[in-house]
Amino acid sequence: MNALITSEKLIIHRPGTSEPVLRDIDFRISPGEIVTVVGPNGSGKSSLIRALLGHMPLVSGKIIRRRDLRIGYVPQQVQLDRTIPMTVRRFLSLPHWVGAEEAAKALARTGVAGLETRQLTELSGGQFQRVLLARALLHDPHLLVLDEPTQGLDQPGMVAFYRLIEDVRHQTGAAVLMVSHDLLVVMRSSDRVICLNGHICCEGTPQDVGNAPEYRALFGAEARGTLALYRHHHDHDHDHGPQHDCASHG
Ligand SMILES: Nc1ncnc2c1ncn2[C@@H]1O[C@H](COP(=O)(O)OP(=O)(O)OP(=O)(O)O)[C@@H](O)[C@H]1O
Repeated sequence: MNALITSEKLIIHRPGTSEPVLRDIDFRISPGEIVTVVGPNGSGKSSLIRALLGHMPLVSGKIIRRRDLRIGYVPQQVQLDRTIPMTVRRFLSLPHWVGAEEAAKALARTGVAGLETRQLTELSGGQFQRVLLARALLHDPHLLVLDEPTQGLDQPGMVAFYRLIEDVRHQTGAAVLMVSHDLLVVMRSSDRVICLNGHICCEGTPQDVGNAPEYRALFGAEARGTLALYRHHHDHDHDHGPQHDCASHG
């Protein structure tokens, strides 16, 4: 199947310097896939996302985006002036106006139906994340890109949000590329995990990555917890062999 985005041998530097942020990134996401990028702070996760979206200059390498690819993007931080009153309905219509029916449909799809007239400042963290997701779903994207979408949510909120992402993928067929620090939860929701630390340390199914020494070296005790949890939830129905080598790229 045609990939939505591929990259080959990407090299990215810290803006305005010759200091490498990412090197040798070969990436691919296919229709309907849920791919999660994990890695320590400063490992280049957001830079990779921004580069794939065309928001960051490449030092070398290339990125190919499928022609007519529609992307719904939720950036890591959404700057809102909390002093300016704005309803959910108005927010959904920025920067492009959307009709009432379309807005209602998007809100219903993300589990926050009927919030149109509420002020953004009145929303809980979880409701706001769902409104952001609803906004990203307008215009029927082929690919949803979510940079740390569960920041500020508690554990049940996080679990509910990732479940919602899986439902959305199921209903719309959209692929999902997300960055996350929520190792314990996100690994279970992903088809493929990419572990990043300036380069791709390892990549594969959640189980492959959970087993990879590179991943364990980066995340230590938390990594062991991830795998235990993953096994607990999946040993009943998973019998896939490894699909990727978890060899270090250097
Ligand atoms: N606009 C910028 N100007 C200067 N340096 C930047 C800029 N954006 C990112 N960097 C640097 O690039 C490196 C990678 O940053 P990036 O935000 O991609 O990491 P990250 O893995 O997403 O981190 P976090 O988990 O903390 O969000 C960091 O060293 C960061 O300081």
